[in-house]
Amino acid sequence: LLKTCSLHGISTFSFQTWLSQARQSKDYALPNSSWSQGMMDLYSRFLEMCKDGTWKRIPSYSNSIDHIPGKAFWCVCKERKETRLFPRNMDTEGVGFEYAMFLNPSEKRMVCLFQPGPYLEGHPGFAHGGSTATIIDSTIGGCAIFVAGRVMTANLSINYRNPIPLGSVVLVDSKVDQVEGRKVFLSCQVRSIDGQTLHAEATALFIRLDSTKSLQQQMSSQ
Ligand SMILES: CCCCCCCCCCCC(=O)SCCNC(=O)CCNC(=O)[C@H](O)C(C)(C)COP(=O)(O)OP(=O)(O)OC[C@H]1O[C@@H](n2cnc3c(N)ncnc32)[C@H](O)[C@@H]1OP(=O)(O)O
Repeated sequence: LLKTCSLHGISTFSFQTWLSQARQSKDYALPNSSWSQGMMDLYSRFLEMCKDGTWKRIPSYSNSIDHIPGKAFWCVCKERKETRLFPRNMDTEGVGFEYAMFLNPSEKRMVCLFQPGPYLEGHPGFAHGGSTATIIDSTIGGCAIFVAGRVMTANLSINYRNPIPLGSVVLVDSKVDQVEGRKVFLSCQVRSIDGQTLHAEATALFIRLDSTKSLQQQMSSQ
């Protein structure tokens, strides 16, 4: 991760600061009692693939600022606020978004193991399309951040192919397809663990933020 960040101009100092501050926060991307056997098996499979350094487990915190390498550059406000990263907004384990992400830096790929809980219901028994969009945006967004630095979603296009049963486990698999100047193009598929069912596929455009402006300036100019 250090290498990935320095490649994209995120200073080692900022990254180290981020890491040490983030380490003080609870990591939610660790197994808990709500995780099904399928989720545990998939998690173990990816942990195994982390051993040779090909994949990296990405920790996950309840405050979005803790995720951002070089967060000093992102901070609109100086003081930490009682905000929550949207998919980490429920305190009870298992009712909302249960997920863990793994990054493959050389393939510019981020996967997310996702187990939607009962509070994400849309049609009876199935995950709401908005929750699917959220986990896709977060996975693709995480991928874009690690590959390209400071980015925001400009466009996200999703085709929903098959509903996702609540309590099931799906694999959200995203990758950077192309970088053209400030534009980062990504694609993503959401599949069942056995790969047989395609639940959704998406393409996205992220824009690298203008490095000459702070995030606050960019926000206030709109
Ligand atoms: C780590 C794990 C945990 C995960 C950690 C957490 C991850 C969370 C991820 C969540 C991500 C989000 O939800 S982000 C929230 C949703 N997104 C937003 O609110 C963004 C709102 N939009 C904006 O702020 C702005 O429009 C920007 C920043 C996207 C772009 O503004 P800008 O910087 O002024 O750039 P601008 O000049 O307009 O555009 C630059 C170039 O891109 C093109 N362009 C811009 N927008 C579009 C567009 N929608 N579709 C096509 N093309 C576009 C322009 O034509 C131009 O092309 P050319 O003329 O150069 O050819």
